[in-house]
Amino acid sequence: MTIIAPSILSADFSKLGEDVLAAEQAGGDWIHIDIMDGHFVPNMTFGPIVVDSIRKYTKLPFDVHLMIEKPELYIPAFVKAGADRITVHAEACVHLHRVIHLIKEHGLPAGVAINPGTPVSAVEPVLEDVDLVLLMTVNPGFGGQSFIPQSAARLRQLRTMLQERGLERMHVQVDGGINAETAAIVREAGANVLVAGNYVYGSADRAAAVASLR
Ligand SMILES: O=C(CO)[C@H](O)[C@H](O)COP(=O)(O)O
Repeated sequence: MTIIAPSILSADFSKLGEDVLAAEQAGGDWIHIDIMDGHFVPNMTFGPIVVDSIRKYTKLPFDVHLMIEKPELYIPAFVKAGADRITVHAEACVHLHRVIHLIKEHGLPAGVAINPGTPVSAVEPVLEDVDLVLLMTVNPGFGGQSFIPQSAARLRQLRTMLQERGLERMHVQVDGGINAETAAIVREAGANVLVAGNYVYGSADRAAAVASLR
């Protein structure tokens, strides 16, 4: 089954709670929350206090994507704020294995993400420790960018790697430039969790947009 995770990066931040609820009402499965620090990525969003304040608007799982340096310093605060799962970037962690286990010690499933310019093999050492691999399909930092076509081959490479290790049940997430057309490409290439910001929030009929991604 394909999981759809609307990304609130494209929501109206002046009514974030309402827009979180709107993602649920449109049929989203997870709420994708991008945390950006202006260092690891060239943009800034919000911190745990905002996550905590929108927690009451939905019971859907909060899928927190940390695009920040030194994520280990902030993981406890995001857990407290209501994260249901946390994904960190391999490129941002000096001690990736340790950071993943810190998430798990807090009782949450952990994910590992990589940017489009990072070899897929970078996730290999931690595959047994995570339940989700996020392949960025744009360079992270901004919504509304175009899907990078080489992502399909990278997804197939990851799927092969997972099959060789008996890890077929791993969530394979994609993020960036996902719309009805690119959703078909990534689903065929092996993704089962699709993050979509602009496509969902920019659509007049958000429920139809979510449905078209499945
Ligand atoms: O991580 C991200 C960008 O760094 C995002 O999740 C972003 O919201 C995806 O947006 P879009 O679907 O509009 O491309």
